[in-house]
Amino acid sequence: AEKKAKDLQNLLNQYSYDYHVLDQPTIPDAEYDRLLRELLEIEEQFPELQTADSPTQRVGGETLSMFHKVQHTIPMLSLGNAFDDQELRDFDRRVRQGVGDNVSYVCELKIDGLAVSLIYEDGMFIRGATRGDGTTGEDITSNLRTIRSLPIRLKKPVSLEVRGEAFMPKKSFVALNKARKEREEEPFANPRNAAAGSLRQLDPKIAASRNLDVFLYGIADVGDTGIRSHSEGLDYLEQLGFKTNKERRKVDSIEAVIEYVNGWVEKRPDLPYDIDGIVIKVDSLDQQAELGTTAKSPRWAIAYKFPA
Ligand SMILES: COc1nc2nc(N)nc(N)c2nc1C
Repeated sequence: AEKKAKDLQNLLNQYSYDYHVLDQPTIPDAEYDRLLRELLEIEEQFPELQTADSPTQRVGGETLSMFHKVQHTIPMLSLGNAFDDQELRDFDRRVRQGVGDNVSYVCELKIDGLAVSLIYEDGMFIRGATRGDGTTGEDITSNLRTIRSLPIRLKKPVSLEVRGEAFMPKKSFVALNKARKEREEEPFANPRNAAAGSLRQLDPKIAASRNLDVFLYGIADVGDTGIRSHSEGLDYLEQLGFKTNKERRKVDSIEAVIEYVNGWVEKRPDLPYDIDGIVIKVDSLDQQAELGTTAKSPRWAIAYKFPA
């Protein structure tokens, strides 16, 4: 039974990764559900087989009484904003004044959700928290565990902290508000509020029912990984099994940034999730360190905000 359980856990985790992280389902849902039921039965008979990374353990047990406060050892900063092309050029000028003309940028979609920090030890997810005020957040581990695209066990047994954006896809948002209307409950104003409200639920079963998702966009401290650029960092996150946003693009000029940004102004409605802007980051980690941060935000990144 132990080998059977282990094989089923690995198989189901792989199928879940294909479906939720790669968006490439490899078996029909009914087949996945059948295998999951088979695993549940074995784990019911042999509770010691209910390991933390078993797909049956996604939805935690008890309802919490409150969320505990947690300290971010590395502060979660906010981003400075740019509202037009000229302000992007100003940002580029400041960057070049700081590090010279040999600069590459990474452009990323700014998902309209809420920032989260995930801590892994020896490859296992051990803590997830909200940004809070940047230094003190709330421990919402049990709710974040219910996000199917969030890996419980990484593909390598590494210890690191990653940051990203938890969000509610538009499809989930429409379905949720339809169900709330039928129950004569107040609908959520937008997917961001719905995601925030879902992650603030004390009962993880409610969070699990909200079909949330998450994109990771950064490593808190690359430590001795030898990673030299932000884009390498994102590739590393993908190798570990994290979901990153594939629309990112590395460019070598602010004109190319402006072209990318303007391209997304029109394409925005076609996305399956809300975005409220584009984040532009200096790619080289050495140049990021040279530019440093203010008390609030990095000097090496900026958020181009779309008109609301
Ligand atoms: C480096 O700091 C950041 N990077 C980010 N990247 C993306 N894609 N989206 C964000 N919301 C974001 N926010 C912050 C503070």
